[in-house]
Amino acid sequence: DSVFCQIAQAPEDPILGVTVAYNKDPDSSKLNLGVGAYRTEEGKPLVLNVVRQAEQKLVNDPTRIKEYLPIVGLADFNKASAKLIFGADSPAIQEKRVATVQCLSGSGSLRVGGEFLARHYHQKTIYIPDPTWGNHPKIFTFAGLSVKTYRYYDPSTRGLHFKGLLEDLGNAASGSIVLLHACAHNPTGVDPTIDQWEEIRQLVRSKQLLPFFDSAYQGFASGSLEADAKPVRMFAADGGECFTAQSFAKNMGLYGERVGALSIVCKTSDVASRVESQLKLVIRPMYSSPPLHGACIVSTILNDSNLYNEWTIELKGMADRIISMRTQLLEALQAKGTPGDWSHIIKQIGMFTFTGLNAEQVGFMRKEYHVYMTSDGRISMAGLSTKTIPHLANAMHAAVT
Ligand SMILES: Cc1ncc(COP(=O)(O)O)c(CN[C@](O)(C(=O)O)[C@@H](O)C(=O)O)c1O
Repeated sequence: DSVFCQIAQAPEDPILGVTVAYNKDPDSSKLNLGVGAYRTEEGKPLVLNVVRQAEQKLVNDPTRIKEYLPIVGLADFNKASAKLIFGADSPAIQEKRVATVQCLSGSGSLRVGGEFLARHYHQKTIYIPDPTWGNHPKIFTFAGLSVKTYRYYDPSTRGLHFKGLLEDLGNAASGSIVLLHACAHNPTGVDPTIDQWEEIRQLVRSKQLLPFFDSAYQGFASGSLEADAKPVRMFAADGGECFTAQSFAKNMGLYGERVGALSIVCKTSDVASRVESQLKLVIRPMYSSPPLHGACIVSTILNDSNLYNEWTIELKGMADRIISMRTQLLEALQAKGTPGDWSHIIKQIGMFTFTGLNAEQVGFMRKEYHVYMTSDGRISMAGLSTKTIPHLANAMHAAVT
């Protein structure tokens, strides 16, 4: 008998499992609105032109080697990543108070940050939004932290539960870690306003909470890298300490290259260098050092002004296409007279619309219309195109009437 004959069949991941089911469906009208991966109007994955150009430069460089990266990753990438999120004029960067390590995309950055905190921070509780990305609680639990939630979304308004957020964070034990989505909240698409962010920042600082930003969509929410980084920059510039996990999966279209960075803003440069040394002790026994290729692509683009400018144009193009899908879906539902108020579709931002459809309606749409989305009613707007909007509108109309 196998020593694993008792092992149980694990359930599919709630998000990635949607694509597994979609792939099995033979119906030609099927629509995959599950995983947060950008698709063009033709419904195809997109490799950015600047990524192709950067790869060409790398391939044509005969001096390139395949040596191990250091444990902390590619230095030019780390510097450029920190600059991208904190701003070129960031006081924290100028005073060398930021420890940045290249990690395996956003997930890896969150996990390394969680493991570091479990090992070196006195408070082991992390507050995450309700709802949040399904992988957050698992990442931080396995890292050794205890996970609690703070109210974030108000189903009655389909907007931010700001009062609940302030109350829950106000009641958190001093020093607790607080996970914050930097922009384009997943799954709700609801972000605090800048004024609300300032109130959150004041509360966080007054209670000595430790902010941990998750930035997986910088540039995707508004189309502007600067605007989308504003909340993070408010915290990073106030002299306090904060964690930031960055992913280049979506905004550079580098999903499978697993490119990300964890940056820890510290009070002094001496602390930052000691923090970096301890981060190496977390990373070395986990995966030893990060992958070379994706970091070289990002570093090439961020460190070349022409490629950088072209990237900002392509990024805005993706964000604009998603926004046009929002407008078209709302118009299609209004044209059909679909019961309910669907204005949240254009109020929410980023890759996802939190429709408000329940699990039963989601199941109905999958069964009857071959529309695939997560059971919490989230749809990835990037999975839509002008020609598939009518099919989704028909499915939603049928699901609610
Ligand atoms: C808020 C948030 N943080 C981190 C990540 C991790 O991303 P990566 O490790 O690839 O850099 C995602 C991706 N979440 C998804 O877009 C999604 O929610 O569909 C999808 O990629 C996923 O893995 O679930 C995310 O939505």
